[in-house]
Amino acid sequence: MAAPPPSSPSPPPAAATQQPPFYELVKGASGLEKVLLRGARGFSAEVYLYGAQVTSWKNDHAEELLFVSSKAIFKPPKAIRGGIPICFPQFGTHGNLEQHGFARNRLWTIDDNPPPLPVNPAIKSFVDLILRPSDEDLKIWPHSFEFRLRVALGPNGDLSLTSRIRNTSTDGRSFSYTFAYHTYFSVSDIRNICMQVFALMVLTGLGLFISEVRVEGLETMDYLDNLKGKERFTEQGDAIVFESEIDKVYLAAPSKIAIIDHEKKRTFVLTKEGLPDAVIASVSPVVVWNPWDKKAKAMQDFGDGEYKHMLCVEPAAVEKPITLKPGEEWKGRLALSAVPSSYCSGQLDPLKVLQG
Ligand SMILES: O=P(O)(O)OC[C@H]1O[C@@H](O)[C@H](O)[C@@H](O)[C@@H]1O
Repeated sequence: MAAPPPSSPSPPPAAATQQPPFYELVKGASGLEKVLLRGARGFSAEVYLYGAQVTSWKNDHAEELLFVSSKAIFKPPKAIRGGIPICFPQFGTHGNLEQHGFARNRLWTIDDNPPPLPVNPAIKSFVDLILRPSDEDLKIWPHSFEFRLRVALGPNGDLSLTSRIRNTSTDGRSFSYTFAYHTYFSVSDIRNICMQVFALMVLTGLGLFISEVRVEGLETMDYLDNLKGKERFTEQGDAIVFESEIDKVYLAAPSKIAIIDHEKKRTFVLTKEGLPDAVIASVSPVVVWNPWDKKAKAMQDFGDGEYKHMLCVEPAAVEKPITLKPGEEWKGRLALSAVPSSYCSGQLDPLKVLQG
């Protein structure tokens, strides 16, 4: 997405025409402050100021939709394991900074007077957070920026994260960064435990087995495999199912992706905007990650068996960094919805999920 021209220097407050309160600030784990967003019919979300990290998103049955490890460490400098970490100004190891950059382990502040952002008037619960670099940050990444994140809970329980990153440098220098919404979804059981049954069925021609958790929208796509030295491959077959560790960067994912959880009868729909690709603006990278059993055991802040109940699907800007000239701003948005789904083997129409 091309960076739009800078907005006016003294914008009116975004929330001027709406009635507060839009959020509540409370103490969370280890005394860190978190914002509570409450929507209609019991929908809710929580955002820690530490990392501007969403750590909870619940539906109207008070069911948690995001995964946060029971061993997550809520103490700087460790990033919180789960929810939606923000990877900035570097995704993964694509640069010289610490893995996934520093935004996820900095203390953000609430921005009560953000520049205007078009708001759906039906959204009554949202918060604006801001991160500016400290002197220490400028030593490791010498670029002045303002990163504004709006987290909003929609009337139907949808969660949206809108990022606005502005180059505020006065020395005339551009900067480039990579980025991701490192979203950890809570799923019933990621393991495609019936692979053997499946193989048997294929061999005997008895029918088609569909695993409990599958991702639609990435099939036949090229990806870089982080487990194979970032080598490029093409995904074969239908939807993505899971039977071992996965760490892949799908290079040209469409703007909508679905995660279908058969057991929970739930489909997550991810809609992303503004994350650019090298050639076509409407597609952009999506990272899919699950550490599986061995890596799970090696992680200090992750329970041994927890890999079964999480899946990271991360809309990102990885291969093509985003470049901002002084005064320019980039906007990228992720919207998540969780809809009941009751498909049985063979009845799912992916086009309905992704386009309907
Ligand atoms: O442990 P971290 O720094 O939160 O990273 C977790 C994973 O995040 C994913 O986005 C990366 O693709 C993986 O390579 C990485 O292991």
